[in-house]
Amino acid sequence: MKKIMIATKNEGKVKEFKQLFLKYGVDVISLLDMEEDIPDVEETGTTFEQNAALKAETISAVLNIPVIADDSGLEIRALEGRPGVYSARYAGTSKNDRANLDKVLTELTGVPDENRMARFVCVIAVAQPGKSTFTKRGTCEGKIGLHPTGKHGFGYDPIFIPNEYNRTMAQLSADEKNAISHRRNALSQLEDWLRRT
Ligand SMILES: O=P(O)(O)OP(=O)(O)OP(=O)(O)OC[C@H]1O[C@@H](n2cnc3c(O)ncnc32)[C@H](O)[C@@H]1O
Ligand SMILES: [Mg+2]
Repeated sequence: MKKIMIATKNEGKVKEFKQLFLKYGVDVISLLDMEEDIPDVEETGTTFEQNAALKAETISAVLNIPVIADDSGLEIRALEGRPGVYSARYAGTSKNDRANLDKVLTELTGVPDENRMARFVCVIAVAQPGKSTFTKRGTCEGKIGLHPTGKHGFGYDPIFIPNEYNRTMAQLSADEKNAISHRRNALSQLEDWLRRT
């Protein structure tokens, strides 16, 4: 089976990419499979595109193979787009999913349902030795719930209610999430590239 390296150490992302890539007959490997420790790439960009390209290009240069990276996050309208590119470290440098979503809920205290619109964003960058990097952006629109609910998924899923649903992303099965997610919407734009590689 064809293999693709995803430059991430996020187990939640790896799990989703493994399932999403199955239908393309591609086996996903990640930095979690590497024996030697590859240092974290510093996400110094101010856009998802910049950070995704940084991660993909850095790891592609280290391994000298084509590499995909995902930079993603949650944009909340009432918070002027925050946490956005800072989603992973919103509540501090330790990358704590629960602390991050608690911070969002605190900031939205008293904000009524109709003003809790949000979107998940996923930008996938493809870096290949000797070629220019390109990126694809997928989104998933919804709103922020009042309390964390559900056990599936990862990150902000327990507080994100996708449009047309009355359950949080963490209450959806993996298949249900993968049918509508920002990650899937970004990945489906790679179909042409996947066919050609
Ligand atoms: O950079 P890598 O190593 O890929 O892993 P990361 O966890 O640092 O990933 P990002 O920098 O892209 O930050 C993404 C943030 O957005 C959150 N996030 C991304 N996709 C999500 C999803 O599908 N559901 C819930 N939260 C998500 C995630 O929990 C992080 O807090
Ligand atoms: Mg990161």
